[in-house]
Amino acid sequence: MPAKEVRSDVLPRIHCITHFGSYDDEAIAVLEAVVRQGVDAVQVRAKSLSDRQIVAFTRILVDRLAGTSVRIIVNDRVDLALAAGADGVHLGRDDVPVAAARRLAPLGFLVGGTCRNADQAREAKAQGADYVGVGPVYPTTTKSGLPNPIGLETLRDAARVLPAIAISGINAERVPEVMAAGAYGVAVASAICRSPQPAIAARGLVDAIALA
Ligand SMILES: Cc1ncc(COP(=O)(O)OP(=O)(O)O)c(N)n1
Ligand SMILES: Cc1nc(C(=O)O)sc1CCOP(=O)(O)O
Ligand SMILES: [Mg+2]
Repeated sequence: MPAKEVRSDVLPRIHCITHFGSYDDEAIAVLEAVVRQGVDAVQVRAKSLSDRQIVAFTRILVDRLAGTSVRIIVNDRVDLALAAGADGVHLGRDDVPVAAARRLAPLGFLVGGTCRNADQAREAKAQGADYVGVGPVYPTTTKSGLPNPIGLETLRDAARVLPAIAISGINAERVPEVMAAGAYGVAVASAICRSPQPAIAARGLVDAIALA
């Protein structure tokens, strides 16, 4: 696996969360296409894959996107992220704590944490998180078992603590209001990965963020 040639110091604003039926060449091609449109982070979230398959898929992505400034982030598991040569990890409330991941992480490695309110954002900040994923902002069918949408005021409160990536039900039309509520960026699964035209959907999000 070649070393990444371009490592951005800028925190990514548009996180494409993988949401595919299968994690194959076609999925890689979709992710390459959306990154070409300006998506600056890909989060590998693949609950149906084994640890070994997550590492293999992520390594292919790291390899194929070398030379771009995109950051590859692995959901849930800092060990798999490090094994795959990824650029960061996104940790949920039941995963290894942010502070523990931070101790393992090399310089520049991104550590994000899920938050549902400002108190959780303060806890993530105290533990050394770079950003918080804040949601669910709107209803979604991508993930079950979520609490009710938190609303824009809770997003605003959390966004005062750390750079906040708004998640759940985000599409280009909703970008202006989440950015007006103080979000630093957005995380998007179905609006890109389940779009019939993922590159066009990605471009719409990139343009909406640029205008916000
Ligand atoms: C940017 C971002 N924010 C929140 C989440 C949710 O993560 P988590 O709580 O770990 O839940 P799962 O994604 O594992 O179902 C996220 N993935 N990304
Ligand atoms: C993986 C995930 N986590 C969420 C949370 O609020 O914790 S919402 C979500 C799914 C986001 O998918 P979509 O962009 O298709 O709504
Ligand atoms: Mg997770």
